[in-house]
Amino acid sequence: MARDDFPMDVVMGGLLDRHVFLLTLPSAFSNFPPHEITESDFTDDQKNDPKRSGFAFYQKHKDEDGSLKINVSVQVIVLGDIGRSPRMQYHALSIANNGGRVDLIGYLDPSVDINPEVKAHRMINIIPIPVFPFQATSKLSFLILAPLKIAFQIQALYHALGYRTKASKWMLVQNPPSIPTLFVAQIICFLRSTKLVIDWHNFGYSILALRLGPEHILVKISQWYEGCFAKSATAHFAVTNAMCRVLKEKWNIDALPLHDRPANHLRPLKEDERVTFLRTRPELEGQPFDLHDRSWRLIVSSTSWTPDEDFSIMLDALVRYATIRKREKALPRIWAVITGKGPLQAYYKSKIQQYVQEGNLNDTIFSTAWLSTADYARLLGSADLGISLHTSSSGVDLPMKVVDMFGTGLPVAGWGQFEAWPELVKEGENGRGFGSGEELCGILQELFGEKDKGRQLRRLKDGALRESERRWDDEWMPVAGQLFGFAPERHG
Ligand SMILES: Nc1nc2c(ncn2[C@@H]2O[C@H](COP(=O)(O)OP(=O)(O)O[C@H]3O[C@H](CO)[C@@H](O)[C@H](O)[C@@H]3O)[C@@H](O)[C@H]2O)c(=O)[nH]1
Repeated sequence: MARDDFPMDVVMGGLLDRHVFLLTLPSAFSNFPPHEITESDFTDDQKNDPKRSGFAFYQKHKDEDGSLKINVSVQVIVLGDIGRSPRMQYHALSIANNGGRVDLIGYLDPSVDINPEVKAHRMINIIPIPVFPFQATSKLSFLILAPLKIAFQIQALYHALGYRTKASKWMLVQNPPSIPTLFVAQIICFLRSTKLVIDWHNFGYSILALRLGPEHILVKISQWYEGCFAKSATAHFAVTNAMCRVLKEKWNIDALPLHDRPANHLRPLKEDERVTFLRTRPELEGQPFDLHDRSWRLIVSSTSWTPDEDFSIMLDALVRYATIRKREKALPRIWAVITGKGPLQAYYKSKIQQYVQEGNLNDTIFSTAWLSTADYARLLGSADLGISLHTSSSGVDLPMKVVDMFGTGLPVAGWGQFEAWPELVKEGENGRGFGSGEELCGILQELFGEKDKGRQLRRLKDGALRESERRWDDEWMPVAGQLFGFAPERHG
């Protein structure tokens, strides 16, 4: 954004000191004069990539005077890493693809790439916020650092939402984390006459309860805070019907269900695309695999390595499988890949290493990786079975990774002991649920073993392929698109 675009009080604030902004108020949103863009707002690179940059949309919908009126503007906020927040990136893309202006605000981890479509779009401004520099390592340090971190986040968010971005008509906030996001969002929306929409992925208090226990006083306060600051928002989306029900019961909030669906880059692969991709994987170098005959099986799990996913269950299942395979040689070898980045990664990597060294994972190839957006989609599309260890702290959220997997036509085995699981996975149709490592091992034997000649796996695959036809845009437009006021005829 050019310096001229900032309100005068910010320029003054910037001239004095970065923190003097607290003494001034951010400017409010107004429809007048209407915001518009012209051809000169696009760079040559953007014009050469018209579909992804939004230039094609501009050309199709511009007025006779060459300007395109922007009726919808949205601050999209996640107090987390943007690259690891696929749903908020999809929101941003859908708004931009329909002619809205987006400020996408969150953390930018340089080692995690953002969806290239998001980066290429002229109508999406990415606004990085600074990360609190200290990490809690124990319960005690968590309690000491938490207030400092919250104070740091309040000032960073307030600055980003109130001064580093223009006033928008709408603000779309991911919850959780709710502290301090909802508090700052409410203040900014009040000051800037912006309408607040909360996108409920889960509950902040239920995640805190994983760390402190459900009866902890801070968990109770957090629950009160979440309801208190959420209730007066203009609208709410929730990822499941079950979550909508809980929001209604708990806080009398009427939320619109907006189920996760895969974006277009997650799609089934053709056999030659699969083989071409697998040839690029270093783990397979020197392995006696014929990439065409599928006499071995590739299973994939993806994760943010958070405490709500217990990977020891998957390890337990694979150790059992490897032991059984010593007797039943007809069972295929397994190549297991876990993708993602996050706090518990180092812990589980050392556990995997230990199992390998002790000879408990005979013949299993185990790898962890962080892949580019395109390679992540290719890996899922190349696999035989996806694994989800998401346990759901609230019981009513769902794992996005399963949606990714279905997008590529990959059937899923997942931890299914929570209320919302059947909203996503139909038992025996597109996936299987388990409740222990032993059960997961049983599923692997059933699906990969000789007895059933692959019939069950093929049935699940067909179900997942049917599921892959349901896309994010189809879900988004009638719910969020309608709320934000996009005219269907302008769609596309
Ligand atoms: N590019 C890339 N992305 C990856 C990789 N590995 C994982 N991811 C991203 O990380 C996500 C999985 O992260 P989790 O934090 O484990 O997500 P989740 O439990 O499946 O779902 C969460 O987010 C949903 C909405 O965004 C929520 O609805 C849900 O409740 C939950 O909070 C995947 O969907 C994918 O986008 C990788 O190697 N490369």
